[in-house]
Amino acid sequence: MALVAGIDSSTQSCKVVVRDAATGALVRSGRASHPDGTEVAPAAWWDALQTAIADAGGLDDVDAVSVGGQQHGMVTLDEQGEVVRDALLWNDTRSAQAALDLIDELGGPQAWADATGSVLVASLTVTKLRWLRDAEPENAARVAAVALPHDWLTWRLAGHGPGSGAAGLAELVTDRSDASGTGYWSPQTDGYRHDLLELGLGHDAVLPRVLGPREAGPRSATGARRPVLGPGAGDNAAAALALGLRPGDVAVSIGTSGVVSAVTGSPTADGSGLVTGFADASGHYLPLACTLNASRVLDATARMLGVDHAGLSALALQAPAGADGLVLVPYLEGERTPNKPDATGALHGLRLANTTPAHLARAAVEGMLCALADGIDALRAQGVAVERLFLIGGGARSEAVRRIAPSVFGLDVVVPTPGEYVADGAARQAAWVLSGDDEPPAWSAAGSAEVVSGEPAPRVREQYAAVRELTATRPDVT
Ligand SMILES: Nc1ncnc2c1ncn2[C@@H]1O[C@H](COP(=O)(O)OP(=O)(O)O)[C@@H](O)[C@H]1O
Ligand SMILES: O=C(CO)[C@@H](O)[C@H](O)COP(=O)(O)O
Repeated sequence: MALVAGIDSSTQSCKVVVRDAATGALVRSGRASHPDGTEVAPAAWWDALQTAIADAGGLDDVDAVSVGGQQHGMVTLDEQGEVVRDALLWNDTRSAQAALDLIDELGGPQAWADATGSVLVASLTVTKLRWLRDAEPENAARVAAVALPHDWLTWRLAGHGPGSGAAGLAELVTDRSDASGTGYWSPQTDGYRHDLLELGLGHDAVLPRVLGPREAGPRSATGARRPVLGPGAGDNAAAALALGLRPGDVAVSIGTSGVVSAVTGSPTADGSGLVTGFADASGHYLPLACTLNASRVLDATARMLGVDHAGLSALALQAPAGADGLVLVPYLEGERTPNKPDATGALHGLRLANTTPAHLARAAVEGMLCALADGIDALRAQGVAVERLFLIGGGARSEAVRRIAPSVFGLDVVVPTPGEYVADGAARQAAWVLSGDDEPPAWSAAGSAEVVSGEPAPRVREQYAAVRELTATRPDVT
């Protein structure tokens, strides 16, 4: 029995699954936490990966490994292969002004959408490089190569790291899905735009070679059999591969980020910026709308109410749909879709009748889901068919989320058995690399799924839409 491993190095943690390459059966798994914050030393991801691999029983009997991970994070390497500074993550908004500057310099939002599939927001890597050029010019000048979290971990697994030098930097590899979230990769030409990298960073740099969807990378230095490393993927593309999304299917992921995404046959170029036109992990495209505020809205509300996740869910289900007019606009971390990096969250419609823990819990779940429902509408506006919704990510473990989502989205929701779909997609890719077949292995990781229906509640979205613009700016922003 050949075994493959899939890794998800996500915002909050690292997960490893080991699966049977032929059947997809789960053999074992492991995990470890990541540090908090939007600026993280990449070494912390490497340490967490070692812990998660050990927790999963090691890789000694594994023949292929792929790494999926949080997208966009800026990992800068100097000529020796040393990390120049801590990585800025996808949810770090300090490069919001850099995004505006770059948009202006290229000729406006549509120019970026046409060039890269996406209008720049602070999440995209090129804006972080421009911030580095402006705020830390000495660090920018030292940058010899730029990688993403999954690229860097693949490189470390291959035995490279500090001291690898120019020869080592030349061994960096990535895949289309993660390259497409940088702001210097073109879906039209299927290649890098080094001119846009230079526009951001101020000079050219080595970029990871983009492997095809089932192309073998280097061999791993970790694991007795020196497993082959796959190209890896951005987390959302890996999840799409795990679910085996077909036309009409839309994945709704509730992790640190809230993401709606779909696999399409042609790229999108949404000049409004609501939908980013990324690539997927199978050779196609992955238009996607991403919010900065999803599972942590639930975490924060549970904390405010002094309950755990189960308690929050129970409370939310006690209140009526619409929470008697109480609306939570969930911009706790600023927001990316819509682009409001300096916004704060807000609670509207407070009355004596709705100031109860149950109403607040309900408003938190509904507000977070309404932001995702706006993302589903934005996908539709790009011509993406929306027929089946798949609900995944840590937030999908909440019963309230599962039961309220169909009413807010106005569609049934398919909830696959809770699992690690990003790591599973990476494992499926690893099995594909191992087989060398034209198509990925027939198995998908989705297992059994529950279909949840609900009475459509358009009033919930109407009352959200009426107040979502009414938010204050962060006090530390002038
Ligand atoms: N039962 C639950 N109800 C609501 N949220 C949950 C539940 N279980 C986990 N979470 C939340 O899900 C998040 C982790 O999900 P995950 O998809 O792994 O995130 P990420 O990929 O961003 O690291 C955490 O914020 C966690 O508190
Ligand atoms: O920025 C995006 C997608 O564009 C996020 O989806 C990140 O990729 C982080 O994902 P999670 O760790 O929250 O799952």
